[in-house]
Amino acid sequence: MEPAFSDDLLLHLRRNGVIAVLMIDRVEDAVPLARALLAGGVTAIELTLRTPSALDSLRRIHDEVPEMVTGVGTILTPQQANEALEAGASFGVAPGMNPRVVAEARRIGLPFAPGVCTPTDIELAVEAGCKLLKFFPSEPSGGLPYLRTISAPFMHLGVQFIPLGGVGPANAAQYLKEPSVLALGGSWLAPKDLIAKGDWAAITQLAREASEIVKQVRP
Ligand SMILES: O=C(O)C(=O)C[C@H](O)[C@H](O)COP(=O)(O)O
Repeated sequence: MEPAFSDDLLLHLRRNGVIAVLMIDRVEDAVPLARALLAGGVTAIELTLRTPSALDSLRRIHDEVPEMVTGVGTILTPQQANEALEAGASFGVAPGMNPRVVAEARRIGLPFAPGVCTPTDIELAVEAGCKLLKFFPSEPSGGLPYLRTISAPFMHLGVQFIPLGGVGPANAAQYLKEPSVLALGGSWLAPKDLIAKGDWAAITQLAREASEIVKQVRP
């Protein structure tokens, strides 16, 4: 099976520019949250498996908000790669580079971006056939200057990155201008307190602001 991201999916993620990282506690919040982000122009999300309701949330979004491109994050085991695919995930990501998870994603055909933060991580990911990599944790590791330095020896292989961790409206434009950055991700688009309050209008506004930044950098 083809483990890689299709050209269509890569194009979608590049155009969208930002991936909203979601931690959903109540499954009833999933659909209104996805609709709120979509209304603000954010059409890609990563549902993290940090909460037990993540997969049920994915099923609901898949059924009721099919326009949303939905990935699953925090895939730490081969079993979770299977569960994500069965629940309808379009792609998977992880905080780290686990060769067993990458191999399983490849076996079952789940497009998968492992997390990398050192040249060794990148070597292992490239050897395992991955070309789209999550750079995590981006800002605490040294941000763009660090990413440029560690990615330089691999750029001729066509590697691209999704930086996450400390990325937000203040530095999004710089990240998006970087040729090796396909898209960026972050949890700032769906703060826990706004989800708890059901303040979907505020989330739409955050999404709109992010979409504006993307449009300015990638018209
Ligand atoms: O657990 C995972 O697999 C993750 O995806 C980690 C998240 O990407 C980052 O925690 C997002 O970082 P912030 O935007 O700074 O909150």
